[in-house]
Amino acid sequence: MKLSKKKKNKQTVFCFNVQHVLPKIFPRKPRDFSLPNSSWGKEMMELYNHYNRLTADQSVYLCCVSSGGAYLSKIIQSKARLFTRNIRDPGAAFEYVLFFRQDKLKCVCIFQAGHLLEGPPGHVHGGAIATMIDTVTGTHASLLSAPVMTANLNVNYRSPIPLGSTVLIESILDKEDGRKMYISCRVTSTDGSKLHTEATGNCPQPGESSEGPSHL
Ligand SMILES: CCCCCCCC(=O)SCCNC(=O)CCNC(=O)[C@H](O)C(C)(C)COP(=O)(O)OP(=O)(O)OC[C@H]1O[C@@H](n2cnc3c(N)ncnc32)[C@H](O)[C@@H]1OP(=O)(O)O
Repeated sequence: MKLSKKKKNKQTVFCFNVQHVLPKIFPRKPRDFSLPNSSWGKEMMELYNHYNRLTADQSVYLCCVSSGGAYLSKIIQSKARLFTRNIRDPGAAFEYVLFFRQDKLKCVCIFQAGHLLEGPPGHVHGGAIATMIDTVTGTHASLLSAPVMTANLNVNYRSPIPLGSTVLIESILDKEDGRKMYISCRVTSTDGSKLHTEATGNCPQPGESSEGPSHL
């Protein structure tokens, strides 16, 4: 998805992807893993269309996509791939798309959990849930400031997530303290009635002497 900026009713709409806040060493046209594919269920598609419409018609949502990790290969000259995008079989693992709401410093992720993410029988592995939370909070904090590393993540699992289901992951900036961004996150059913997981995280921009992304 290309960077676009247009004026509408005196409001400005931005649409950009994660690669614009990371070094400009990406391939020009990385695969956009956030676009709908044949594995997306009805719920995933309806939510995607809902938030996408907000992006197009309102000034509140910024749509964010991940570039799929091709840039990592460029950086370290290996076959490294972004963890959440490293299985090419559509629907098998992490299907997700992120929308960033600038005015309320909120991020919404629609996540459909594929069959390779099983933990307890018929349900999503806790590590896979934490991975998605880390991805959402890390991306959110990076978009608000500069590339960050997760220093601390506290996860409370409240109710299991059925494999194959679609959930909402919403993150909010709680506090900004210098280089540190404190983000809280909730994973719920798509109608918000069932709480699956709660988390809080601290994502600082790496200091000069650390080995964070700014040093890659
Ligand atoms: C596009 C997809 C996006 C995906 C995003 C995914 C995000 C990730 O998963 S990142 C990978 C997992 N995280 C890591 O590997 C990080 C490993 N740790 C590190 O590299 C470093 O410890 C790092 C960068 C977090 C902090 O390094 P550095 O900046 O040198 O540390 P330091 O100056 O001591 O700490 C900065 C501040 O954070 C605080 N802090 C550091 N670690 C922690 C911690 N574990 N818990 C709470 N606070 C902490 C410090 O107290 C300090 O606060 P203050 O400024 O008030 O004194």
